[in-house]
Amino acid sequence: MTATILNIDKINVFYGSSQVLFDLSFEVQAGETLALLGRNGAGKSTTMKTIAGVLKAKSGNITLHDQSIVQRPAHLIARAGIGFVPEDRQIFPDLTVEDNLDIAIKRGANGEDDWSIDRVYSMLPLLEPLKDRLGGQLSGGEQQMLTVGRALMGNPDVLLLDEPSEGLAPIMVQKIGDLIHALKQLGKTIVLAEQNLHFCLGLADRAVVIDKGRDVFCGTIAELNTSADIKQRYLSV
Ligand SMILES: Nc1ncnc2c1ncn2[C@@H]1O[C@H](COP(=O)(O)OP(=O)(O)OP(=O)(O)O)[C@@H](O)[C@H]1O
Repeated sequence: MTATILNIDKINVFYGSSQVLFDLSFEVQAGETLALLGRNGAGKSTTMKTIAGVLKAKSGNITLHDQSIVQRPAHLIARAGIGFVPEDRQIFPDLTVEDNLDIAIKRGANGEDDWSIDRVYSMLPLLEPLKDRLGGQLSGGEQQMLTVGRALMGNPDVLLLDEPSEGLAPIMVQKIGDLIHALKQLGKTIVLAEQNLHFCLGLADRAVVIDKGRDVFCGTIAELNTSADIKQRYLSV
């Protein structure tokens, strides 16, 4: 049986007077990996930022565990259980890897099964030898791993990953894919915004396709794979 953990209900989002999301709606089921797909500029990052509370919807609702979070400030949305890994990573460049992890500690909802720095190192083994290195001295892929580790330290119920594979060397893309796979095995709920459909195959259970700020497809990855029309029209494949 599946249960909806996060519900995005007809959100309308503007930058100034320019509207970029139009009645956008989708649900995320507990334990699933949902891919948010769409071309460059479709509205994926805007959607992620709105869920995380970095941007505010002009109308519509977002619920987490049936509680509306849409009006809350970003730090309270994080406390409610949304872990956001933004596209631009935003690690602290002047803090060490370990300090970047340490300041992100937040207890989980029930305090059980919480993440610790050691547990993050065992999930992300490449970080441990780098623990004394400054965040700003890491490669792009290492920074990406650190931002995911930092989000895990907050014990989120839902992890939002915005284009985690973007700009990374193929070997790091593979490692990020392996990491998402491992988190999925642990039962984590993940929303993965990606331009790269190929990266999502084998990782995501379902996909929502966004085009010009509107949801134009919602279905399983298998259904998307057989929808040549959707792929051609909205995904540049
Ligand atoms: N700060 C901003 N001010 C004004 N318009 C913006 C801003 N950020 C994004 N936009 C516009 O909003 C639309 C959606 O952008 P968004 O970044 O959400 O798309 P995306 O699907 O994540 O694309 P990408 O893969 O390029 O990040 C685009 O038309 C973009 O130009």
